[in-house]
Amino acid sequence: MSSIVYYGSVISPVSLTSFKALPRCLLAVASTGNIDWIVEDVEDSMVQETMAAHGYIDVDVVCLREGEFLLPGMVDTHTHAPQVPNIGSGQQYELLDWLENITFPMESRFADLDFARRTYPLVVRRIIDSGTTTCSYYGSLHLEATKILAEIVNEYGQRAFVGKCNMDRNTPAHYIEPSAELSVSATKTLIAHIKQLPSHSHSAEPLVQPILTPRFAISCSSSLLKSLGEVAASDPNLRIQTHVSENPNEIAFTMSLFPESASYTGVYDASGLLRANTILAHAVHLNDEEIALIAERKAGISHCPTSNFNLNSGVAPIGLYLDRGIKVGLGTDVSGGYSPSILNAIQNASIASKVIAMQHRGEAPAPGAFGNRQLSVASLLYLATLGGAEVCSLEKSVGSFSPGKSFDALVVSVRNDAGNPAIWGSDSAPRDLAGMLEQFFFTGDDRNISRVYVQGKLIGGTSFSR
Ligand SMILES: O=c1[nH]c(=O)c2nc[nH]c2[nH]1
Repeated sequence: MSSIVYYGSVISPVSLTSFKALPRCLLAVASTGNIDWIVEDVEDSMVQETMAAHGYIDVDVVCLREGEFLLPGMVDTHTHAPQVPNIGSGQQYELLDWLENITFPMESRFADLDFARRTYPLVVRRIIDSGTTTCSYYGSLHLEATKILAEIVNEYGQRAFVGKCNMDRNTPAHYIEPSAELSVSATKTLIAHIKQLPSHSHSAEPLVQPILTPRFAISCSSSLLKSLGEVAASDPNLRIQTHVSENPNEIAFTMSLFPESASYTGVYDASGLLRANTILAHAVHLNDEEIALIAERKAGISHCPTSNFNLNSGVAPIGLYLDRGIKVGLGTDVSGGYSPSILNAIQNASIASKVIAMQHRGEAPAPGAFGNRQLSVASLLYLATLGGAEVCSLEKSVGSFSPGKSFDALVVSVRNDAGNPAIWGSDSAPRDLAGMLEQFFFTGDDRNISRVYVQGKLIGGTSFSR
């Protein structure tokens, strides 16, 4: 790959309350796929001179057109690859019935490796083209099918974590692991398999990495959780993902299975599975002690608002978590969520925050607090990019644009020729960049994502030839 320079509009998150919107930015990507340098405001006439001052002579320049801008790639901190074929089904159920009637039957089909080989390429392609450059995937409980998933993600060049579910109890006979020992040994085999996948990048960490995936406390015996805690202790860099406090019946069942534990979150903590690189999905109904424990352990929360609405789980108090300093990112949680696109999670995160704000109408929120307020566009951008990167412990390399970071990016087009009738504007008259971002968030879809880059390499989008 040669070095390349992008010139035009660039948007990048700074904090939960601010982002940079730079209409005349020059951003250089080195042959490694890392961002080499950025000059935030360059006049047309100064482009070549500025490049030359950085030693960039005869380097290609990609000029973004009016209505196009660069955005850091989106981070999906929680999705289930084997549930993608189920998208849009089963909305009449709440979590535990939905798992039994809709989800486990579909996931169990991944015992058939031909089905996995046919399905996973479509799943991964669809997620990449939705603008997700980093994704934390749950596979099914099957070792071989999950190896296939990891291989496809690696081949397609997406940045990802891939884990197989651990489940040795409380699931149907057709979809359960025979023992804790076999569950752990299959997990170790998957970890070894993913670690030896061919690396084709200069990324600080391999693009595809394993992640421990105790599905949820209900599906794991105490001895399985304990053994997974030992696996985690042997590798502090190994990420962990699981579900927590999603649905009232799920919480009650969990507490009946672990009567010695003070809380649902405490079950994971007791096994050494709650730490700074743990991704906790949902976290809708946490109590104060659990919030304090998560903050103390520095674990992250994957906010999955579409799924939380769709399965009637509830509205997670994300503003409160942000006020407590907890890392938060967004998750599509397919197929509890009915869209593989983080744009849909952004829209529902906004609505979820408005529901909470409406419930507290008339109360004066503390100055500067996020709790009980609607999330701003800046906050939504942060959660979808840098916040997600923090939850995945990848914030040093992705989630925003700065020199030394990986160029994981989208070229977004809100031009009329993108073909999305929901986004209207004139292509000839300059449009306000922050306004374009807001329109993209609330009315955009994959037609507006023309290029998807991971580590500098084009891997998807409408202009990607496949
Ligand atoms: O939304 C969810 N989707 C799942 O697949 C799942 N498994 C346990 N808990 C879960 N919640």
